[in-house]
Amino acid sequence: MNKTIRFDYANARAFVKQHEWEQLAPAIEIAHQMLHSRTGPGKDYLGWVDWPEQYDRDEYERIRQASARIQSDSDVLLVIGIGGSYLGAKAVLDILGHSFYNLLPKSKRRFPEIYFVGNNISPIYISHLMDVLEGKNVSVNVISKSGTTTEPAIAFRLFREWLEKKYGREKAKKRIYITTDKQRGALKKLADDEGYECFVIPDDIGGRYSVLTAVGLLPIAVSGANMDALMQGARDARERYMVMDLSDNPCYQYAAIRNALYRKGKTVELLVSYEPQFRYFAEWWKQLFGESEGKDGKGIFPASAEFSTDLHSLGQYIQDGMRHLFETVLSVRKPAVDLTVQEDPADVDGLNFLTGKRMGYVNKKAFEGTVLAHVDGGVPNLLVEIPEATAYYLGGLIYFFEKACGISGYLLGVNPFDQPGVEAYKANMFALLGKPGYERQKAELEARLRENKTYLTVEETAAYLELPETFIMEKIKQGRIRAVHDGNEYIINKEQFNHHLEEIRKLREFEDAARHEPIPESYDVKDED
Ligand SMILES: O=P(O)(O)OC[C@H]1O[C@](O)(CO)[C@@H](O)[C@@H]1O
Repeated sequence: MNKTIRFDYANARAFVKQHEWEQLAPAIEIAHQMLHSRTGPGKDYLGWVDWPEQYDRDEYERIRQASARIQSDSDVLLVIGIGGSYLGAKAVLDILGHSFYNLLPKSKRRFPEIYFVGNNISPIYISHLMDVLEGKNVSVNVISKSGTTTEPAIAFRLFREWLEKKYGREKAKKRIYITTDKQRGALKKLADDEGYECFVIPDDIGGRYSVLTAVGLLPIAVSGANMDALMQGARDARERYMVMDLSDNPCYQYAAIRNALYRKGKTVELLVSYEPQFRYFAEWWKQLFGESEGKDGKGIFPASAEFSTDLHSLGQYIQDGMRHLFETVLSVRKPAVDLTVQEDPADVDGLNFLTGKRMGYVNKKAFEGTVLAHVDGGVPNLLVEIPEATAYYLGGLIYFFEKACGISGYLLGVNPFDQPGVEAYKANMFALLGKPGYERQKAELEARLRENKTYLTVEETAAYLELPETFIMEKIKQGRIRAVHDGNEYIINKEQFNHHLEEIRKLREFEDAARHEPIPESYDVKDED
């Protein structure tokens, strides 16, 4: 019989009165009904609820086969995706794998190195990754539900070209695996045209809820992790967290207590772990809760910390700073490996009292001491504990947080399954990049950018004043505009310059009228440095 995931909120109860807790029970029941009868906001994105039972067995087999192929013909798998299209897989790989897997000597590695890319717009990251790939056989898994997300799309262009150069177009096709929408989108069309093997992100499962679909499963299978156990853990968790009764459902208790704390001004939740291997689990969790709850002017801000590391940086704030925090500690009862503290005859650090103690024990005492200190400092503490860091418990943990998040969103009164807010930056970025159709926004945004700057280059000043660059250069040379050299160009302090603005414009009008001749195209500027 498998042990269970434990949720303990004893260290938060002092912050919530009994009646506040009891009053949440009916709200939990309503949220449960909304989720299970699929009547709440975002009801078309609830495919994850029964997914651990109802996933497509044929596709699952294809994932297994593709992973075996990648394991046999590749030294490296590149996983191209952003947000929900990579964080879950990265989280699982980090927890179940070796902390330095990609660096292990080949004799100690049975499966390909795995790198995640397309999750930023950094040319440095991509070119450095290309250096790592030299002389290696590479396969690529491109994951994007929409198929048009900028970051993965740019990375895919680059690595597709890289693969085609190395293997030729036909052979490269056998090394490209696409995970995307079943029938729509640019990536699906490209995959069909080129004959790439395709896996599906179901219509009714949003990116942040997709780790147990092909999105997470293909990279997880390539890493050699036990995906059967992962799915079994999620399946058992689905069963376990189906109970509507708050007093008997730890998943709902987590949703309820965080909501109660939020109502009392605890607006930041820190997901804390004492194992660096959980770093990306926290990143996955942050997207899950951040995109689900942060809307309509509401929501707990999901943040994370790694202890004891961050106790030496954030520790001061957590203990003593603004009291808007609560912590959820993710703990593993039994560490996978342990080491013993050695005796030092000189005892220079005074730590000989630890001689013979296991490091896991020391870590546990650090954890226990920290919880007490933080609770004393006014930071409520929640605990989510798994018996061991295995695929089975990880599957359960993923489901625990997914369901708690859905319920939590309904308690908060938001649609937990949309993410309208992420479009704003995208629209601005497209406009500034000159995407067709965004011309009007481009001019407006550029004007705002100039307005918001303290320093302008000559080019920016000219655009700001709607005057030719040559005119600005001339005025700099004449000393009428104060400018300083910055490398090879002049920069102008706009704040200082603003009160000359009208004067400069008038000057220009006056000169135009007097000369009745066009402004010269260029001026010969000597560097005065
Ligand atoms: O899988 P896609 O469509 O490339 O999207 C990646 C991520 O971007 C978002 O849509 C936000 O822009 C997330 O919700 C999603 O996980």
